[in-house]
Amino acid sequence: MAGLFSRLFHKKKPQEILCAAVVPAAGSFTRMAGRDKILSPLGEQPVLAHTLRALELCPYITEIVIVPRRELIVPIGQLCRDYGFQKITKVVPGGESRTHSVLNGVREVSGQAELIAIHDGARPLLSQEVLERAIARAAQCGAAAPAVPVKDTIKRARDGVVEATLNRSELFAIQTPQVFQGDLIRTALIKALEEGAELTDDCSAVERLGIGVALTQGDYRNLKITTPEDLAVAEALLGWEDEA
Ligand SMILES: Nc1ccn([C@@H]2O[C@H](COP(=O)(O)OP(=O)(O)OP(=O)(O)O)[C@@H](O)[C@H]2O)c(=O)n1
Ligand SMILES: C[C@](O)(CO)[C@H](O)COP(=O)(O)O
Repeated sequence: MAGLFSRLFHKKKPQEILCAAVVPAAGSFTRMAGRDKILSPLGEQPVLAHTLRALELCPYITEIVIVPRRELIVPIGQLCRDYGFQKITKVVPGGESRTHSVLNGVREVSGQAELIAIHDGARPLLSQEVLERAIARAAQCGAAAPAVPVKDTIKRARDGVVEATLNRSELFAIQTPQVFQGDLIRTALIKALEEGAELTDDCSAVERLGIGVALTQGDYRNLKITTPEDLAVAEALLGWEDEA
């Protein structure tokens, strides 16, 4: 399987890249105490508007497919018009799991895009540097994602008792955008779903094929809004960026 995708991406220059973005935004925000994190205000704009702007500003991204819950398709279409986003090509409904939602989006990407960058709607503080590094690396090797070294000591435990202390030097927190050669991620997601795999990210689908995913330098500020305090942290980071 690995040979199938060993195309000559290393010959590509970043300016020759056509990259689509798929934005899964159809989660159920169960860890947000009932708040819809995608449309929650962050600074003066909804979380999703920050996320989309980062993607829109990237010169390598030529099209953006958004994947919200079905009932939010119309309001999100309106949000895109209100904020003047030009690269949104489709807004399609999500599915029962993140992987289903991502595949729904990936299926709507045009044939022109060689690369697909999958970025959580709930990660609004994406910088151009993190985005471009992941795209450039994926253009060379077919699959890349930003990561940051974990800061805490991580234990594996069972029934509330520690079983092991993991070697922190080998542990990374993976972020998005996760960027892949288009045929590779389509194949990987379809196979993972056919096999009933439950995945929390898209790299895992590619890893299951035995294909290596390159890590690029992420950013601790590229946080995912997961629990209510993440919104407060994101607000503080936005203010901090404005002061800098
Ligand atoms: N069926 C799903 C589940 C998740 N997501 C998206 O995947 C990203 C990461 O998921 P997560 O933060 O776990 O979102 P939620 O599912 O909303 O959160 P929770 O697990 O707390 O319910 C989010 O942008 C979320 O909207 C999606 O598009 N479709
Ligand atoms: C894709 C992801 O954001 C990478 O960090 C993360 O795995 C999503 O996981 P969650 O379980 O949906 O929070």
